[in-house]
Amino acid sequence: MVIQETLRLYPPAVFVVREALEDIKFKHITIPKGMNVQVPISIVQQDPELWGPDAHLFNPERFAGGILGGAQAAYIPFGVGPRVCVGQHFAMMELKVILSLILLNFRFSISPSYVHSPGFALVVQPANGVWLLIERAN
Ligand code: HEM
Repeated sequence: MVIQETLRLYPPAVFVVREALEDIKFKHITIPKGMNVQVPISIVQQDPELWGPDAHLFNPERFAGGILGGAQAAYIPFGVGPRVCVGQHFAMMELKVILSLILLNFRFSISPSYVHSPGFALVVQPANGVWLLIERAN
């Protein structure tokens, strides 16, 4: 739940990109064949209409019912459809292993010098780094 909520608020990939293979009419918008459509993952995953008024808050409990208990199609950190990330299950396993090892061996907290500033580059990354205070757990 903590990993899912982190991937919701800070999805590493900025966009899911698709090319229109034919002219498409979507509500009042016409998308011509050949146009690239970029779906901004962060924005979809923080839309209060889809996620509720606390959309901007870190609340892992929103995934208590699993991913499908959340806002379903609006949760796309690994993309969606036939070209969804092929590494998603591997990535989730890596994240669980790494997080477990860190939590087993260290206690950590945010340093007073940390400034929260997610930056949009090729991937979403902390613009000022992540400053932590780390102690050995035993
Ligand atoms: C937290 C880690 C990761 C995130 C957030 C992530 C996210 C994404 C996203 C958003 C896409 C585009 C999906 C779409 O267009 O619908 C993608 C595609 C892809 N990812 Fe990942 N990914 C991660 C880790 C990995 C890992 C560990 C691997 C390989 C071991 C991997 C391999 C790929 C490949 C090959 C594609 C292209 C799939 C295709 O076009 O058919 N990813 N990923």
